[in-house]
Amino acid sequence: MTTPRIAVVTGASRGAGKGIALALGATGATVYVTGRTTTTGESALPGTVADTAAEVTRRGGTGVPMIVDHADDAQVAALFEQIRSDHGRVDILVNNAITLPPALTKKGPFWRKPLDLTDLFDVGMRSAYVATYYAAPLLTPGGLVVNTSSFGGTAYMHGPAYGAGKAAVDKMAHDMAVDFRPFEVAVVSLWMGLLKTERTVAAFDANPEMYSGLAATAESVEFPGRIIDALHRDQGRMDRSGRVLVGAELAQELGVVDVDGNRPPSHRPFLGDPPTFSDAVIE
Ligand SMILES: NC(=O)c1ccc[n+]([C@@H]2O[C@H](COP(=O)([O-])OP(=O)(O)OC[C@H]3O[C@@H](n4cnc5c(N)ncnc54)[C@H](O)[C@@H]3O)[C@@H](O)[C@H]2O)c1
Repeated sequence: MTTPRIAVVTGASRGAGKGIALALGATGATVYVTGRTTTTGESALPGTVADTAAEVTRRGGTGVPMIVDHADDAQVAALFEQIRSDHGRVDILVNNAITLPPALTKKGPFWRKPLDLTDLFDVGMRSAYVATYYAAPLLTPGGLVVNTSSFGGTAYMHGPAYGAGKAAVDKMAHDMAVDFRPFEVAVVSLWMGLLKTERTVAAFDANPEMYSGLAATAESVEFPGRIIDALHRDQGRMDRSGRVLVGAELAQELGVVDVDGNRPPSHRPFLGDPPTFSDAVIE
């Protein structure tokens, strides 16, 4: 019997993080699922870390719910201390937690939107640095760190706060990869396509005609988790370390398909190469 992999997925009560946790759980991994509380406290958005962890376990892994506010460094330190005590190592860290205020996806110039859009610099940018900082002593050779990111790192997508946050985690992966290379730990930034998160699906459902084109190319929230699983197992993992990887393109290279058996297209052709502009905004 092989030892289960130890994974940490931050911000996994819903959205991309939840899907990634479930996909890793389905491979038998032990997945530490982090989020703030048992309720989001933000709106009617669903999901708790307990729900996600229970579903990870139902799928064949071991889900461990951890209440962690990624704005609080002491709570992040305590998370990794707990994992050190439980297992002594981390195999996969997915930096995904992000604060996305409701005004993020409204159209208009940044100065007409609330300043709280910059909250994602704390949870969404700095939080990736902090989690990796505390995970570093536990990451063993063969380990993998993934920052969840998007074409917003280069293209105009939701404006300069989102763009700067994504560009930052992309560069962070590049520079952390340099420091981790002697330790055979890979670090990448994963550009996911439009995902069928709870938030996105609600927008699709509210306006099916407007979003039918986008909906047809959207990825399930589990697709990035399947890609991360395959990347972690791939012998060429270190060759990709430090890079920004387009999920759909990496899936093609690694033979990964989405939950429906299809492979969503790369969004690169929609945005140009290099991507320069996107107006693919969910309002
Ligand atoms: N949704 C998409 O279509 C899409 C596409 C490409 C990339 N992404 C990226 O995926 C990541 C996740 O986006 P999402 O759409 O799933 O967002 P989301 O808002 O649905 O989920 C964010 C998660 O982070 C958690 N979180 C927020 N603040 C936290 C805090 N202080 N401490 C702990 N957890 C906290 C939330 O509870 C939630 O679980 C982001 O980096 C986003 O840029 C999303």
